[in-house]
Amino acid sequence: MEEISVASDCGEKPTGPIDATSCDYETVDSYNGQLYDSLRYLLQLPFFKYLQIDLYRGCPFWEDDATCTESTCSIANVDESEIPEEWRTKTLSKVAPVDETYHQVDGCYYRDSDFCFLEDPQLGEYYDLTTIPERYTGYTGSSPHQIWRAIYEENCFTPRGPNSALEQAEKCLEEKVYNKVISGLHASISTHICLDHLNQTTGEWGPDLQCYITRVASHPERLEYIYFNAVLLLRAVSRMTPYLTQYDYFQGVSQEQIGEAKRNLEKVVDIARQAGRFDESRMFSGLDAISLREDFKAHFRNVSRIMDCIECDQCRLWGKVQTAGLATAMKILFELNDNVFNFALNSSSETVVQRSELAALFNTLNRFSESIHAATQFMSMTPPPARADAEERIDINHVSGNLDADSPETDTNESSVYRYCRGRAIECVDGATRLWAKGVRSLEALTQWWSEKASESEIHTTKTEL
Ligand SMILES: Cc1cc2nc3c(=O)[nH]c(=O)nc-3n(C[C@H](O)[C@H](O)[C@H](O)COP(=O)(O)OP(=O)(O)OC[C@H]3O[C@@H](n4cnc5c(N)ncnc54)[C@H](O)[C@@H]3O)c2cc1C
Repeated sequence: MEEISVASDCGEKPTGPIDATSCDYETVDSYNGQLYDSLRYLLQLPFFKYLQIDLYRGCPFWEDDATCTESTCSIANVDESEIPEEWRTKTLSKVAPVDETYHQVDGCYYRDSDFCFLEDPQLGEYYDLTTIPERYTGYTGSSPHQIWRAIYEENCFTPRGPNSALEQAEKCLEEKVYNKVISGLHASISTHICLDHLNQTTGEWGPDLQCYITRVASHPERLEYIYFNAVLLLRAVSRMTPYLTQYDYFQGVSQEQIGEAKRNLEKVVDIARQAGRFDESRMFSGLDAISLREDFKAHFRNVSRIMDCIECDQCRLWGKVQTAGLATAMKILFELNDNVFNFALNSSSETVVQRSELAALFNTLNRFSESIHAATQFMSMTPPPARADAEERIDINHVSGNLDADSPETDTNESSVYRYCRGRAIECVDGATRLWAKGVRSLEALTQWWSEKASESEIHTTKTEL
């Protein structure tokens, strides 16, 4: 097998600011464990786990024969009688306020505010998302490649004249965001495929490190875009926080579970407030803002329609759920103003974001949180360091003792634990990764960095972390 270079093998956890956001990787990492646990709990609730989806709309862009021969591609729906009556939508007018105008393209509907086509409640079946994993299905070859190509081709907005503001800097932000959203979604789907992969030789399911290296880790920006999507989705949750209290999440939930469910919802909201730092006011703020936003919306709507071309039910279901989740986040951030989410000012806001949109948003956030979690898991699967590398280890507590001019003997903490990726420290409890990223690989180097390079704020941060 081809030897892969060290730097791109298992990848390194990104550090520092997340491009186009006001958040950094370390903040997302510090919250992701709790986010992952809380979402896991919440997504078991009927409110979040049941979604109505029409998997059989047909592909409007090219001939498809809907042939995924693998048994792993097919999925089972749930009987409608399992769904609480008030969640069973029978007409489009129950999907949105009646005063909003519906547009129709090829029998599919959307409203002006939508970044995706709506599921037709008369045609869709109900699915229990907890029973349908996103994982390897054997759906490969020209069909998915054609779909990914079509999705990336949507990242080409209407050309403007030479004096157009689109030539200016704001053009870059919208297209950058669009590309990050799509590429991040692709990377997250690939992460799930590699995490729950079928070994064709042994017939066993499990993580496939080589798959992850090839599809994600060897392109560091792909993991970065996964983080970007997580921040974007968290910002959407945070923005609609006042509105979140209006839903009844506890249909079909036992009394004992309600307290726990509330705690987990509060935890997600709290994390969203801390880590969902994306400034949506910077988007669509130039001279061409209105037409650019319409283009952006139309293109993302097309992406949601391209999902109907996926020839694998399981992949199509998760493709649809996640494009709906991202479209909901974009609607919340780019389309609706703050007053909409303020119940005191807007008593009709109960229809602004439907249960199905909220469920899609939370399930999508969960997928990205899982992908960030999986990145850590894959890094820990890398081979143990060569002996020479192992000798390079620094006892960070010893170092911190020196830095603080304390006697190392007074340090009662246990030595920090490093995880290595082929000889390079990729993770360490409390901040050592940052030192390694700065090229600080020995006690001497650290002492030198400390005395020569570190600014007051770096010293403070590092001391706190240590
Ligand atoms: C919406 C959707 C959902 C899917 N869900 C599943 C699923 O649940 N299970 C399953 O087994 N298969 C699924 N597939 C298929 C899967 O995504 C791959 O297409 C398939 O496994 C073939 O992979 P590949 O290695 O040939 O490259 P692909 O993932 O098909 O990528 C095609 C090309 O795109 C480029 N590329 C890859 N990743 C990125 C990225 N993050 N950013 C930018 N460019 C990139 C590369 O040049 C690559 O060669 C899905 C496909 C789609 C379109």
